[in-house]
Amino acid sequence: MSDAAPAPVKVLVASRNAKKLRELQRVLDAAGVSGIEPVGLDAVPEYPEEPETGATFAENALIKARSGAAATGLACLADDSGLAVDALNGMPGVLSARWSGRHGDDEANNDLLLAQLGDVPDERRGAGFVSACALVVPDGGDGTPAAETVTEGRWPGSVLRERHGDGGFGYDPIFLPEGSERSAGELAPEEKDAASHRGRALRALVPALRALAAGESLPE
Ligand SMILES: O=P(O)(O)OP(=O)(O)OP(=O)(O)OC[C@H]1O[C@@H](n2cnc3c(O)ncnc32)[C@H](O)[C@@H]1O
Ligand SMILES: [Mg+2]
Repeated sequence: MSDAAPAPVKVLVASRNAKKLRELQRVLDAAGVSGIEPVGLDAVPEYPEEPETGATFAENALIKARSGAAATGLACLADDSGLAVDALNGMPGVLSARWSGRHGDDEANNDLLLAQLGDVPDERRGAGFVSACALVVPDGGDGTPAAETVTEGRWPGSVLRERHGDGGFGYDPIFLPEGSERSAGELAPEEKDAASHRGRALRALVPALRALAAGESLPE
């Protein structure tokens, strides 16, 4: 018998957005969950990704994590996120990545949102980032998941009138977090992680990740 620690449990972190992926890995590192080895999509054979057709962030996060787990047999973590703007009744919401019509075109998305809010006065520029993080553990049998956990995090604030800073990604340069004098694009990475929707959602998932690493059933 050897006392060597058991091999870490591989967790596929399923995002095609390199900057989001970096944030997810940073928060996981900072949380220091031992016994987990995050792996990226480039470390597994390519699989067809299902379209993100859910009406909510949680549904979309589950779509991504379920397809990653079913295709690879690995536990899979996915984030679905976006900016919900009060004056737009919660949009762009789940359409945030493709608000301008071109998926992942941050510049065009920011331009369009700023133009749409051009006449909206300061007191009605409220908005919040939302992240849903899903962890799906496959059962190794017929492909149906053995366990699923979804957590959500929110980061309240408002939409600025112009870009400030070039850190982060997406709508960060035009988002002013509540209580902050700097835009999300002007925050250091660790400042963003401490406050952000993604940081909050992912930290809420840590008990489930610890349970996975320990071979226990996931908390409800
Ligand atoms: O689905 P994956 O492959 O993870 O990558 P994606 O970029 O398509 O990710 P989403 O479908 O979750 O869409 C999220 C969009 O919401 C915006 N967004 C989410 N989190 C953000 C953040 O922390 N800062 C700025 N914008 C963010 C940004 O426009 C993202 O492209
Ligand atoms: Mg997406």
